[in-house]
Amino acid sequence: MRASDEAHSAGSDPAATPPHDSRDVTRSASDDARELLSAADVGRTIARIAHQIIEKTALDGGEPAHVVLLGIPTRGTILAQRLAEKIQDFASVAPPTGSIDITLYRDDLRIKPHRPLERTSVPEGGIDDALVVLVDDVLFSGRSVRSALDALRDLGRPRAVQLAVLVDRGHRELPLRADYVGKNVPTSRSEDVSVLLTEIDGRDGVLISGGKNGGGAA
Ligand SMILES: O=P(O)(O)OC[C@H]1O[C@H](OP(=O)(O)OP(=O)(O)O)[C@H](O)[C@@H]1O
Ligand SMILES: O=c1cc[nH]c(=O)[nH]1
Repeated sequence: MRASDEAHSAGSDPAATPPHDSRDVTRSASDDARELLSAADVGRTIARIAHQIIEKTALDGGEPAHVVLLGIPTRGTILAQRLAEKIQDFASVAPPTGSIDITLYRDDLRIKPHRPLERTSVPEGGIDDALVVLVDDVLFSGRSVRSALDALRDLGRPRAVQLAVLVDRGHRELPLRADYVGKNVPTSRSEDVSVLLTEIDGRDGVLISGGKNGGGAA
């Protein structure tokens, strides 16, 4: 199957694709990993971002706001669903959620060509004139978010786009910032931040590993 055919089928028939991608993407802690956020911290952080989204988008206001949460696979998709559940709990409105595959929009395809396509699913009402909140687990260079913004152009024309991330670890290579940040973590470039989510990894948490001194943040 050509990449473009695969992309089409992945995006057009949600029933034909698993809820999350079929790669073995499960993460486990490396030997030098340190915990940045516990499972309880992750829960509290998601709840806080949900409150901030409600406030900033006036989701609990009189007028029904057209807010759509779109996750960037892999873990951004799960986080978007979790945020929607929290928003439902707190504001009694459930923003529609979806997932946006950025694979073919990446600018490093020539350097790292082997990236499996993932699922794109847009809620029934589409994203035209909606306030789209892109959701991802980690914000680093900003290139994934840039790819997501390009991918959005093929899905519709939102009224505005915001960005929610669980962890901002710095080292931006593009002029981007998040509207909602769970935790700002100063890191060195050689470190790696891993978000673990129960749905994929069997537990919630955020770990940091690597770096010259075995994982210390800069
Ligand atoms: O700001 P950036 O430099 O683009 O880095 C952040 C991205 O890196 C990770 O995705 P990854 O490509 O590792 O895929 P995954 O979500 O499937 O783990 C993470 O989930 C973000 O999407
Ligand atoms: O440390 C990093 C960098 C990019 N993406 C991640 O998930 N972690």
